[in-house]
Amino acid sequence: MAAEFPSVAAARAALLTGEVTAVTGAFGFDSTGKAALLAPHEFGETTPLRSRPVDTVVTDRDITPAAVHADRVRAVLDAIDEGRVGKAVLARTLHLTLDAPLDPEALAARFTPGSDAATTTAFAVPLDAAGRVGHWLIGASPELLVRRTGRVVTCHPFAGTAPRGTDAVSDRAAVESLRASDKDLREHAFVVDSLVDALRPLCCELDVPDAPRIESTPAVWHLATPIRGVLADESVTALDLAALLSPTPAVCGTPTAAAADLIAEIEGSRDFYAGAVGWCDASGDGEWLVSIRCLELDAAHTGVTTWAGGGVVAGSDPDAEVAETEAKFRTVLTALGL
Ligand SMILES: C=C(O[C@H]1C=CC=C(C(=O)O)[C@@H]1O)C(=O)O
Repeated sequence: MAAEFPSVAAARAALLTGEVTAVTGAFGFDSTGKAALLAPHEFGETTPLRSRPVDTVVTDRDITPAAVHADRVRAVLDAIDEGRVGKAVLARTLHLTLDAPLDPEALAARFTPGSDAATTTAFAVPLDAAGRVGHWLIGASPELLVRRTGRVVTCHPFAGTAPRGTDAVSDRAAVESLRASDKDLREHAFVVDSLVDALRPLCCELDVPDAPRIESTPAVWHLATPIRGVLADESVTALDLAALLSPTPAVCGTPTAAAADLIAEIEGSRDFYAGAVGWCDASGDGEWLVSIRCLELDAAHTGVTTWAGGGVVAGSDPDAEVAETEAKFRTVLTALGL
């Protein structure tokens, strides 16, 4: 049985004392809360995931209604007007009940649909260590929170989205309007600014492109900015960096504490959605993804909870925010064969 750590602090201590040579798993939207981290016996050895078809039959479905989400977006716009936040990321929740249990690792393999680089990092994390016995966090996030390789730190934030078009012409038009969208560029800048503010004191070099680039998943286009830094102090580990940076304004908002409070008031607890999934070894190297485009499978393996969120800034349109969540839900629904 591998050692289990129910908090980032416990995993960090075990790495520091040499009790374990690596940790892997997930922590939640509140990085100081419950985590599901463990030390695999033979770190680095993974079973290749093979994609198998699933025949999913939904017997019950419950989603945050579109009208409720639009009203929540209006509430965030009011909070922005009042100066409480500059940006907050609101998510809808979808619960599905299936007629037959799913195999967690087979499901994870279905999140790697071929050649699209942005969606090839699938994960299946058991949540037992966090007290959610039998539950799994499964998905494939396109968003790199942070990677540390020696002294080099890499972040690849995503924020600003356009649903993919239905043909080549509308798909191209979606890219062009995203590239020119002042609202999306501002939404993106909140994330880059926050990462730069957090990394600057830790890095002796920091390269940040002047403008975001466009990247895709099969469901959406995103604005993305590759950030590269060189750590001044090599004792800062990938786990330290992940806990420091998460949640970024790609999933929370600005200022972080005010946005997190607003999200908690509006949505309630997020648990493992919008936290981080990854690993860190005893040398401090590691890689953490932002846990979006993922689902939690319950202990019976028939209950699925998934989330889709979007950043709200001054000028956001409630109906467009609803449409954006519909596009983002596609990643999980497609993996489920729905
Ligand atoms: C919060 C989510 O996406 C984030 C990542 C990329 C683009 C986003 C956006 O445009 O709002 C979000 O910041 C999600 O997929 O649930």
